[in-house]
Amino acid sequence: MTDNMEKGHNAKTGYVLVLPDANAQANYLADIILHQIEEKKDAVFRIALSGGSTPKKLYELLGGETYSHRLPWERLHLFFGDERMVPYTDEASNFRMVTEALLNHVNIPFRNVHPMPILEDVEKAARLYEENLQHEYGSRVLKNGEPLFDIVLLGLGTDGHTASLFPDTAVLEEKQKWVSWCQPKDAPHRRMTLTYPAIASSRLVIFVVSGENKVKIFREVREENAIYPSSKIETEGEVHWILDKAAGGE
Ligand SMILES: O=C1O[C@H](COP(=O)(O)O)[C@@H](O)[C@H](O)[C@H]1O
Repeated sequence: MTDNMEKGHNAKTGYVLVLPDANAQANYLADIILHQIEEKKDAVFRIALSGGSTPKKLYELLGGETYSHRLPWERLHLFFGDERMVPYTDEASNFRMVTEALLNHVNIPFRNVHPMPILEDVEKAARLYEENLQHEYGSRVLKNGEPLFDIVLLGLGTDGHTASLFPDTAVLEEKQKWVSWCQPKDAPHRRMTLTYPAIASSRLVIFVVSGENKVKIFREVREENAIYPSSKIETEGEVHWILDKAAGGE
């Protein structure tokens, strides 16, 4: 056990809540996000958004009537946890999904949205994103007690990946950089991703998992000896798992 293995600070010991279905899950998440933002009074609030299909319902809810008018968009900054190296117009783009589900429907200032840059030179793109994060954070060094992110949303792949931290990729060993990239085996696109150290600098990490194809991996990821990329997520804040019943099982 490391110091950070206390209850709640990592993926294996994080709190788990199973909700009846994906709608209840999205509503609960929207409420938590709103609550966290309100708690922070007038301060800037930084969220790293997850990609994939699962969070779409949540983003649509945040962009809809109930929440969009209650959220202080002026002080919200939206970052991305990962991205496929494809044009923003591509079906596979996380930025496209977030734009269609959320950004097109709210009055968020342009300067508050931080998509991952898409360049042929992915190394350079990752460096530029790291510089963007450092600029917004106000330091090139992560400080304990001053989290980079207020909330990091994460998904869970059936292979145990999260963000674009994929099994058997060198990015899993990254200890310094905040942003890096990988070419997952058998996947069509290179991916940019936040690294473990960047994710660890957060007040709250929320894994959002739904669907029965995630039941098995959810259990395995939290086993004591598990070595999946998701199993190794840690934070100076708390880790919460918010699942629908299909993913949480009994
Ligand atoms: O590839 C990705 O997948 C995971 C999980 O995606 P989902 O479609 O099963 O919800 C996601 O966390 C990640 O951001 C995304 O790029």
